[in-house]
Amino acid sequence: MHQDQIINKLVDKKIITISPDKPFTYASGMLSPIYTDLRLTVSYPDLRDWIASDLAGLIKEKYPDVSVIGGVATAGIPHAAWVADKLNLPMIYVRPKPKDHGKGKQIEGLFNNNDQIVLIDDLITTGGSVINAVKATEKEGGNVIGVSSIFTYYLKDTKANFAQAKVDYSPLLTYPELLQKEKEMKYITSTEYEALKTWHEDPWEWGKKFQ
Ligand SMILES: O=P(O)(O)OC[C@H]1O[C@H](OP(=O)(O)OP(=O)(O)O)[C@H](O)[C@@H]1O
Ligand SMILES: O=C(O)c1cc(=O)[nH]c(=O)[nH]1
Repeated sequence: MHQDQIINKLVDKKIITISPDKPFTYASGMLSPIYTDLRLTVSYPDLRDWIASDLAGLIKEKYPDVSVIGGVATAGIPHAAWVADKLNLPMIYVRPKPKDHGKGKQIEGLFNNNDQIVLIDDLITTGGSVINAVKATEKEGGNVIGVSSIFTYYLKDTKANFAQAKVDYSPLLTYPELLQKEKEMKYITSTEYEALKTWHEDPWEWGKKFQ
């Protein structure tokens, strides 16, 4: 496992940025003092290889019968490709909605009803994007046995959303682990640590002060 190396590089290359006074807006509409731009990981061969190795190991351990790896568009796709390569498995990817031209497909690549599919997104906040991808895959007859991601904020909402959707979820790195490591490594001050913890306890409430 390369957890420390991954966290060091995410911080060092400013893939994780903190801005408590000018918050970021997430895909769900949530406001946040922290943004993790995992799209940048594709530019660092060492980092993307640590991620692919650790994700491949985690997926094989949690889902030993996996037979197809799926990427959630767009940021999940390259990581799914590298993991599928490491595990020597077929790959698919899932768009947010069907194409409005060409073959009109939402899922690209092949699977059958006997396949055990694991979907990968780069990052999970509410889980809305990946759960949408699970539902789209199941609508096409696919059997999704679990989902994984490089990172998750692990909000209370996230856990509830996965439980409600009955989707099994195994992330590589969680926000509480990241915060703890950042504090230990002195990447953030105690004040920043407390502020980031407060956001995590109730992010929707935290965002109200900017409305
Ligand atoms: O768990 P959620 O609340 O759905 O948020 C996480 C999603 O948001 C981001 O994607 P974005 O919508 O920015 O699109 P992209 O992957 O095309 O960059 C990220 O890559 C996840 O897919
Ligand atoms: O929830 C999101 O949209 C989101 C959060 C984040 O930190 N990074 C990102 O790319 N998306």
